[in-house]
Amino acid sequence: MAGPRPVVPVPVPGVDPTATRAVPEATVVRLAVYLRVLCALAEAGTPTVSSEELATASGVGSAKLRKDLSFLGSNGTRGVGYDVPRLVARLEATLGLDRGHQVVLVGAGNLGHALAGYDGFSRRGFALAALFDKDHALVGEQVGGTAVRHLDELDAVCAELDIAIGVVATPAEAAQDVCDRLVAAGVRCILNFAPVVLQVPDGVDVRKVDLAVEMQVLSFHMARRAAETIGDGAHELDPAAGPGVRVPVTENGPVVVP
Ligand SMILES: NC(=O)c1ccc[n+]([C@@H]2O[C@H](COP(=O)([O-])OP(=O)(O)OC[C@H]3O[C@@H](n4cnc5c(N)ncnc54)[C@H](O)[C@@H]3O)[C@@H](O)[C@H]2O)c1
Repeated sequence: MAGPRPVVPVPVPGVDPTATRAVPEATVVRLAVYLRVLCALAEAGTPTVSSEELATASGVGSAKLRKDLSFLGSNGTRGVGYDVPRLVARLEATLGLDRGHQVVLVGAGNLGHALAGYDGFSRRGFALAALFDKDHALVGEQVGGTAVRHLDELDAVCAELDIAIGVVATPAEAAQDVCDRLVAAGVRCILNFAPVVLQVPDGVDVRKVDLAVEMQVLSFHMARRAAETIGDGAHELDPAAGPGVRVPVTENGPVVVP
């Protein structure tokens, strides 16, 4: 199974086609966020943006933003800021979005319908090439302009089209088998929505999306903030938290500190 990779070598566009710099994965994620903000600015016809404006709109500090963009060899002009169209092009090249990618989606249920019906992917260079399900009753249904095909066609479609990314939107118990089929069909990037950890061979990348985990992280921060606000204020015994455990009291009642 492929292990976690802290850094990603990326080409430095417009500088030297053979040059690469090790870019931390967290930076890669933020580059995608900057690109989303910049695309909105470009659509609004904004020619330039300061690092402070771009940082604020992206939810990061401006020093971090400048450091991230320095990986691209991209420096704004003092007093003018960054040229928006040029920075969009540079980020797209760095993220490999300038050539577009073909995507297949497996699982045409509630989530599959929502994903296939979202036009934001195509606007960002990801074309939904095919949508699969094992349920014969769904085969032929048009979802977001793409007809559902039976899973048995997966190999043939992947062989015919250059599929870059396979999206797994099946129930957890089917996800590993679907992943194995995608990998066997030559797909090297998997985006997994199912609540299960997928095993893949070396050379295959998996990213997992789990909104429940994100909400749990938010819940943790909420509980932390509430505890900090209370400080050394009122505490009371909470049998639910354990025998003898005192928890801070908020205006909404006791809070269990994680
Ligand atoms: N990551 C998240 O934040 C998030 C959010 C919502 C749902 N989910 C997960 O996404 C998955 C789908 O959720 P849903 O609500 O769309 O479920 P759903 O039951 O509506 O749809 C699942 C679809 O997968 C199909 N399917 C089942 N086995 C298959 C197989 N072997 N090959 C191909 N298709 C197969 C079913 O026929 C069905 O159409 C679940 O695992 C769910 O837990 C994740």
